[in-house]
Amino acid sequence: METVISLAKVTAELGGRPVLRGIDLAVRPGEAVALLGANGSGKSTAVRAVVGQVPVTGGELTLFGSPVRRFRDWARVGYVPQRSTAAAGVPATVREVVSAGRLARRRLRPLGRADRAAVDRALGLVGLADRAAESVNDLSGGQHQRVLIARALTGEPDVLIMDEPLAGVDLDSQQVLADTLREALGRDVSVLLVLHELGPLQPLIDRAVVLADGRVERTVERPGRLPGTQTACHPPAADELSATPTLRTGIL
Ligand SMILES: Nc1ncnc2c1ncn2[C@@H]1O[C@H](COP(=O)(O)OP(=O)(O)OP(=O)(O)O)[C@@H](O)[C@H]1O
Repeated sequence: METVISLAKVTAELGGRPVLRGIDLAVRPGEAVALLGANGSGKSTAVRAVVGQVPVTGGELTLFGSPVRRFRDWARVGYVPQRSTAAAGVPATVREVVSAGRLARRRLRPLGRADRAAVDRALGLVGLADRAAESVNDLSGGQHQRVLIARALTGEPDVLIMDEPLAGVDLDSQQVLADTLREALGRDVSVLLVLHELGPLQPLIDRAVVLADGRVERTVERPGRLPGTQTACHPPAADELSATPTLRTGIL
């Protein structure tokens, strides 16, 4: 089967500075891969390169076998950016935000019955069916994150790419996310996630790729089988970081 996401010796720069220094990474159909590493190690830049938001300066990055710069089939890709960058302050209802996830498939035509059913299904999966008519601004951080995940799911993508989906998310919502991902993986959807810690997603992760200073420091297959892993899942506070200069990923 074709590799869903493939990075071979990928380099990228931001502000004239090398940020990715030769990343190798592969995500195959139905696999869940976690990108871990300290703050500033290049995790977000790597996923932004995958979704075409950061230009690749060297190496080869392919999506479903096509070089990313030629890839056009974005309906196959569900992307959940870091929460602070998406839908903040937008005066829209939960249903409106989630419905936007169908637009890549509809090419701006009005939503039909199948689209509405997909929106309902995604809302149900993330446990927000009863909040559909409410403004997204009235939701908690965790619920907001669930809306963004539902928006990505409603396009029925073949791969879900999420940047820190657990950051600032309450335990209930973390569990909903784990259940949602399990359901998607069961349908052979592939998943690439940026995480600070594996947390409740640990049993679902096929491979953890730990970045350090724009390079792959190590790759761990089936990290869920490692003993002694942590379950807390949140970005480290500033005082935690100074006390522990390398980030604890739960597998190190
Ligand atoms: N727009 C930008 N211009 C210049 N440098 C940037 C820009 N965005 C990020 N960087 C730098 O690139 C490096 C990698 O950043 P990136 O956000 O990919 O790291 P990260 O591993 O996702 O970190 P975090 O866990 O803090 O989100 C950091 O040193 C960061 O300061």
